[in-house]
Amino acid sequence: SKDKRQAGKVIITCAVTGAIHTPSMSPHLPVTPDEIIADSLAAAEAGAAILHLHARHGDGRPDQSPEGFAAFLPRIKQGTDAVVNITTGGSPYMTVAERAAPAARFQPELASLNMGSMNFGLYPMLNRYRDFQHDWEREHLEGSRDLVFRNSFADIEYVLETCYGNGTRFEFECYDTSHLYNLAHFADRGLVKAPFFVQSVFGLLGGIGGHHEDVLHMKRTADRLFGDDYRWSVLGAGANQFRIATQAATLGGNVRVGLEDSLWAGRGELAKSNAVQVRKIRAIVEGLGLDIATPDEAREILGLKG
Ligand SMILES: C[C@H](N)CC(=O)CC(=O)O
Ligand SMILES: [Zn+2]
Repeated sequence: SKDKRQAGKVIITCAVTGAIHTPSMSPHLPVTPDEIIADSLAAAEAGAAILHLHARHGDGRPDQSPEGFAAFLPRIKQGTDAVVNITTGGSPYMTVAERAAPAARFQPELASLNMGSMNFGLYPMLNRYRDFQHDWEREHLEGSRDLVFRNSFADIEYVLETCYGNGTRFEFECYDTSHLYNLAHFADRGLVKAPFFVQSVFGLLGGIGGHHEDVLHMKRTADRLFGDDYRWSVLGAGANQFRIATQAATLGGNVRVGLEDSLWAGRGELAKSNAVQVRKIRAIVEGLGLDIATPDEAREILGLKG
């Protein structure tokens, strides 16, 4: 249908810093409010219609306090009309009440919502990174061996109840097909309204892999469950990022990049900024003869409150 993808418009989301990577992994990972603001505005300038935001403490530890977000949100909103998307995933080590607080406070157009519980395997990164500036970084990775990213049906309901009344819509993070079925369950109960912005996550240990058959499997399942009622987007973790984004763009999908999901600009080359990744995926998308969506076109496509 026409608004399903306005004339081939591709929505680029940029996930600026996240809560997975740590400062010792890349000097380019934004940590301070000024760094998060500068990288967000440059990413928007480069073509990102949506900015997916997390906050961090000075030493890089994930910070899910509303104050942590208040330190950069106003200046980002002053500097760009890009859609602000506030995480309710926070860090997998946090409670759902902690995780939902910033979105409840700032009532953004968009907030992430993780659609199922899962193992969240970060510890294999210990094979690559040995020296850390801060002790919490090693604990953050090692602790993931016994970490369950909890998103029970009650947790999901809690975030829905906390945010829906504010006109906030969701980036439904689906790390596996079961998460698509969980979303269908909430749709059947009328607790979520179409169009559903489905952000399918590939290549994160504990979720579905990053093989091109996995991408097709998630798309086929979403097509069957939601038909025209969803807007598909993908993110590939780490080295999968650009290959999976390119595959999805050829299949009519939208794309997410950013240092939250991958620190790389290419094989063995650290991305010097989020804008580097936005420019790279934009060139690929436009190279495919597709246009990127402006923030207002993204609002239209996703049915956001604006
Ligand atoms: C794999 C990504 N870290 C998924 C994510 O962005 C979760 C969230 O913030 O709610
Ligand atoms: Zn996130």
